[in-house]
Amino acid sequence: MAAARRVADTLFKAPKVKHYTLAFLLRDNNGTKEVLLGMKKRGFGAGKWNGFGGKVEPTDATVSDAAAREMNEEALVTVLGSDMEEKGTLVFTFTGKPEVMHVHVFQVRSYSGVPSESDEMKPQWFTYDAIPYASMWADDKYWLPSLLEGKNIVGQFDFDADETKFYDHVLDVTDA
Ligand SMILES: COc1nc(N)nc2c1ncn2[C@H]1C[C@H](O)[C@@H](COP(=O)(O)OP(=O)(O)OP(=O)(O)O)O1
Repeated sequence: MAAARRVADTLFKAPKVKHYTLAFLLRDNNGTKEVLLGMKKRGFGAGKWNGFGGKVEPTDATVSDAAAREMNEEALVTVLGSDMEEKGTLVFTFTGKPEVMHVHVFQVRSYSGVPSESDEMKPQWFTYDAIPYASMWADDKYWLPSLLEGKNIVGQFDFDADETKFYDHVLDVTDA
């Protein structure tokens, strides 16, 4: 549980913490497990594949509702906050930035509609053996495989100012 302690200390000491969601839509496609990723078209992380998510807004009733709202806005599907399954926490720091990102990670299997391109994300289904880690955030290959195995995660990744690589990290993976 080293990561959980480190994450708690980081959040306690940070001058500013901003809450984000990050959700992964999962499906069984005729016996093949697939995850929906989106190519981020603008803003933070543009040009990378990622799950769907964003800032938790004061108007969101719960963090799960925020995760569902972001999924609905970015992939144009309908997901209920109550169908969001919380899978853990990731904390990201960036050298020279006082603000710490507290990312609430979810998975979801229940949705309606067909994932479609929005102004922020271009969605695509990937089989678990074809996830484009080379075009994702540097941290993803450390924890996403565990998430896709159904595990819970708590981690912290401390990135350089240029946001391309991290110089330190801790990660706890536990059975769900
Ligand atoms: C640093 O490593 C990261 N890895 C991964 N996998 N995901 C990350 C990382 N840092 C941030 N994220 C996620 C967290 C959020 O889901 C998004 C960022 O949210 P964004 O800035 O796009 O928030 P919005 O509210 O959608 O932004 P707009 O104001 O542009 O609508 O990336």
